[in-house]
Amino acid sequence: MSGTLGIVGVGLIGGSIGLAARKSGWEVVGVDRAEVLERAAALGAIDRASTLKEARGADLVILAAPISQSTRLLGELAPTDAPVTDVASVKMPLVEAAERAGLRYVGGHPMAGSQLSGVNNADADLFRGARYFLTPTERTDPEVYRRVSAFVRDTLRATPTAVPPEKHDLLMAALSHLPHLMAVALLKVASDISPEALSFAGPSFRDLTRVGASNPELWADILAANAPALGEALGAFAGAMAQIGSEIGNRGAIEERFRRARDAYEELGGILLERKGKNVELAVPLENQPGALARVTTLLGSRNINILDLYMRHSHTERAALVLTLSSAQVKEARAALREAGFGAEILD
Ligand SMILES: NC(=O)c1ccc[n+]([C@@H]2O[C@H](COP(=O)([O-])OP(=O)(O)OC[C@H]3O[C@@H](n4cnc5c(N)ncnc54)[C@H](O)[C@@H]3O)[C@@H](O)[C@H]2O)c1
Ligand SMILES: O=C(O)C(=O)C[C@]1(C(=O)O)C=C[C@@H](O)C=C1
Repeated sequence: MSGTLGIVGVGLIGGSIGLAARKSGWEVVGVDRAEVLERAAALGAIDRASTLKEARGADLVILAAPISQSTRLLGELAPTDAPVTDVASVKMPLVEAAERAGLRYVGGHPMAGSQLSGVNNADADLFRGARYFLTPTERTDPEVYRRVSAFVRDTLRATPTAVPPEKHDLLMAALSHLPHLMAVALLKVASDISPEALSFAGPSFRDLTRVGASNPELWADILAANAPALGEALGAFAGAMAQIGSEIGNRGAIEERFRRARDAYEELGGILLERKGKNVELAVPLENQPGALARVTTLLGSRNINILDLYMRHSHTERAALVLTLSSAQVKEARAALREAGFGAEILD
């Protein structure tokens, strides 16, 4: 798959997408400030500068500006028939804006990045091996999902993972947004002790605070967009800290806390996902009606089953089949979950 790719916002993430896409044969046009585009062209992240209006004619459009900008730009991009996606760290505001604008859209979010920003820090391999969330809803066109997921897998070399947008935002509150705020708070507590305290910090403090050096405007934007879910995560964290704090004198209780934490940490595994074994295609017969796709992707997402690819196999009767590509390690669990929910699920040769 290749063609013309429009990237709106050619910074760390947009620039990294551009570098990877150009390497695999896409023509990349960029929309950003003139000086950013000049630098992006010099670094090989875009072929040429473009405009939002011209990007409407691309084969795929990716919005990679800060969240509040991307939300607004979705409205300005319409009308277009081009498949559209974005990379924003919070999904609900983007999904709502794209659906309001009537775009052929699916939300996206790479679980890769850094505390650095701007196209100067872009890297063609940034997404290689990483998880990449896609957030289809009942209004998502399966063909758009298929194209974006193929781009993520074949061009960015990441692993597409379908999850409903609301669930994505709840997960990110705990897995990304809370840790960023914790880094900010830790840095404040240590700096408040004495002016030289930070110069004495060792590896544990550095591990826990790296993302405190992230771009302030970008993170103010991300946290504001996910305020309700983040409020819940902060409440749970404050409760856990208070509880653990009350147990400090109780060695048995603290040992048990660390045992549980070590087990949980081991569950994390590596950051990069590896494809183990062969992938398998599973055909799921569906009534050909709106909402059917979302029911299947939501079900599998809720069981943490990665959909590596999907397409609709239409028939001349009213029933069509949704063909899913899954890792062979997850097929058994997927078939059981689908059958339990009343769907058929046949493995294709
Ligand atoms: N940084 C990360 O680790 C990370 C990871 C995953 C997703 N994201 C998401 O990616 C998006 C971009 O983040 P980034 O880290 O690449 O930021 P960045 O600051 O490096 O890049 C953002 C780019 O958008 C441009 N821009 C701003 N307003 C614009 C507009 N109206 N039109 C066109 N371009 C505009 C800026 O000039 C800049 O070049 C954000 O939505 C963020 O939530 C970031
Ligand atoms: O590696 C980092 O610096 C990151 O913060 C990356 C990270 C995260 O893991 O929280 C940050 C924001 C994104 O939305 C996705 C990934």
